[in-house]
Amino acid sequence: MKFTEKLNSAWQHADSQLMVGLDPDPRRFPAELQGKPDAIYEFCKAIVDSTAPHICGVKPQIAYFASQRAETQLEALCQYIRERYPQLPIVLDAKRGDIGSTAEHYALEAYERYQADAVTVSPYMGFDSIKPYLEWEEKGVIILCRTSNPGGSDLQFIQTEQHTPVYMHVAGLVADKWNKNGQCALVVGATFPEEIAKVRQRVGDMPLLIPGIGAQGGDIEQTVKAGRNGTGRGMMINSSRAILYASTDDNWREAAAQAALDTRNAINAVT
Ligand SMILES: O=C(O)c1cc(=O)[nH]c(=O)n1[C@@H]1O[C@H](COP(=O)(O)O)[C@@H](O)[C@H]1O
Repeated sequence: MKFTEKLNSAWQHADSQLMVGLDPDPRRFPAELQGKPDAIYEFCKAIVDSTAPHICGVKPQIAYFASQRAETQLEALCQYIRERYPQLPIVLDAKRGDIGSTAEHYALEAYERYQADAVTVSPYMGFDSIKPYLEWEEKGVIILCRTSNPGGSDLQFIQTEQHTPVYMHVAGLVADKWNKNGQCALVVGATFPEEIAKVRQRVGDMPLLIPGIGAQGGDIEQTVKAGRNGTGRGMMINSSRAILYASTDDNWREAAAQAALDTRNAINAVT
């Protein structure tokens, strides 16, 4: 199934636009997992099991696995999610960007090794660096546009010759040229709702990945008002730390489930 179809069906199935980010930091794991060889896999699996009814997808961040030499745990996790929750899209957050011949291998890594439904990429190196991902027509390509971090403004706010900021130029390029197959989405940070609204206006109903609520302090109401599309949906609103580490006591699974449910309800409550 195509990424966008899977996402549409997940939005409806769970009545949720919340995506859980899997950013496993062993230093923050509950006591029962400390020192276990497969702790990263076990932690993420438990988070997915606890939150699955309340979410529209999962976004593993590859650096958290690679830094711990835990890529095989990420492979096993993706396989588990595909088998146990086939309705949940997996977005591999890797923020790749390189020349075409190398990008081919990043695409293989994301779509074949990890069997992800979509991958995050940087537009900085231009179309030929994105094309190898677009050739996987069933898969999603999620392009950084207006990122949630303060330093994002250093480059993304530079005015182009057309008197638009770089992030709006990226939104236009993707909407008008790169998204021929309807497989693209854009990353816009919840910390910048005004810019979310401008991007939404520019790109029509294209899906937006919106990190920055929870630990980074983005406002849910402003985010939803700015980011929803003509169907009232259109967003993968990501939260990682606020859900993963809702509690480190024995009740950590239930606390993560409750945090996901509360966040989904807060998103759905926006009128
Ligand atoms: O592409 C991303 O997912 C991303 C883009 C962005 O602009 N800002 C951003 O925070 N992210 C990712 O989203 C997650 C946010 O985590 P929390 O702040 O803990 O919810 C991290 O995995 C970041 O790498």
